Amino acid sequence: MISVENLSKRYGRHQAVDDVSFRCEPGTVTGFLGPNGAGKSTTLRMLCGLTPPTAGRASVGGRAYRDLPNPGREVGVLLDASAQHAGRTGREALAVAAQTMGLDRREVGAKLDLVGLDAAAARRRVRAYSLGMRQRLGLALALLGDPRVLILDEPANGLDPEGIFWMRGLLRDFADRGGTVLLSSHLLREVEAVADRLVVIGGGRIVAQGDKAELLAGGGTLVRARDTGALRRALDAAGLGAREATDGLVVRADSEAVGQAAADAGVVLTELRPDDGGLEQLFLSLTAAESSKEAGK
Ligand SMILES: Nc1ncnc2c1ncn2[C@@H]1O[C@H](COP(=O)(O)OP(=O)(O)OP(=O)(O)O)[C@@H](O)[C@H]1O
Repeated sequence: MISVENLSKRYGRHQAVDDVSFRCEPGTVTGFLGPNGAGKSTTLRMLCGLTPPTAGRASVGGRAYRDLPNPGREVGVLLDASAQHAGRTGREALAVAAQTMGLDRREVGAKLDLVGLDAAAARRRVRAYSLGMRQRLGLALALLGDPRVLILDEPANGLDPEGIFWMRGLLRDFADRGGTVLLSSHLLREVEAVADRLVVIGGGRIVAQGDKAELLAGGGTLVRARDTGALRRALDAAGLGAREATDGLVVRADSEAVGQAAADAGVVLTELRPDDGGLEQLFLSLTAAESSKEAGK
């Protein structure tokens, strides 16, 4: 289990992370989502004891990362796939890590197979690896000690669509076997496909967190009709407020209540579904805010 409590990080006058708290439970994948510069990497680095927090604390399985006697056996970490020793071959990188962790060398071959690095790739020096291959090697390093927890910063970067699909399967399987996964991304769609829970960060602060389905549903319903005016009147008559969206009306009520209101008024609907615009809109506005800040620098 991962626990982050009131973590903050200040660099000079800049508040990179501001009072961030969340938990990740065994058997779940948590997507840590935010635009570039939102504070994801800083939070993950504090969680892994690489950056000292200005305030707050974080623990994995009840202990601070730095207090874990053999961290690689408990937490698999992939923060920067490019940070690997460029002069070593993939197999050597894993062999050195296996030795440090006191593991059987056979784990090296097993993990190379697991991440899809074949014998030829394993013999090449890391400097000749593509970013996707580095991500796979980084994942093999993270998985090497068969930890129960994985912490991964933007693991899909550099992977091709087939690689992203493969990685999602691997993470899902890891969580389904009782593991805890925390992975960051700046792309909503990327984590949406694999996460059970989402923690959304913007400008260093948590702006939303919870069950993915609930967050994406946004608590509303998107509805469209041939006659939008008649639909509006039907919703008004049923006491349901609606706001205009690009592709219809969004109503703060469930689909059944909206469908009933339309049926009562004899309005023909052309679409009725949970509104997934809530999180998408929130995320877009965060990204836009970040871009305009960048432009103003
Ligand atoms: N060592 C540092 N010194 C000063 N400022 C820093 C340092 N590390 C990060 N920051 C700043 O803290 C903020 C958060 O950065 P962070 O890397 O955590 O964001 P991120 O969400 O991981 O984004 P990205 O995906 O771009 O890395 C940014 O404004 C960044 O410039």
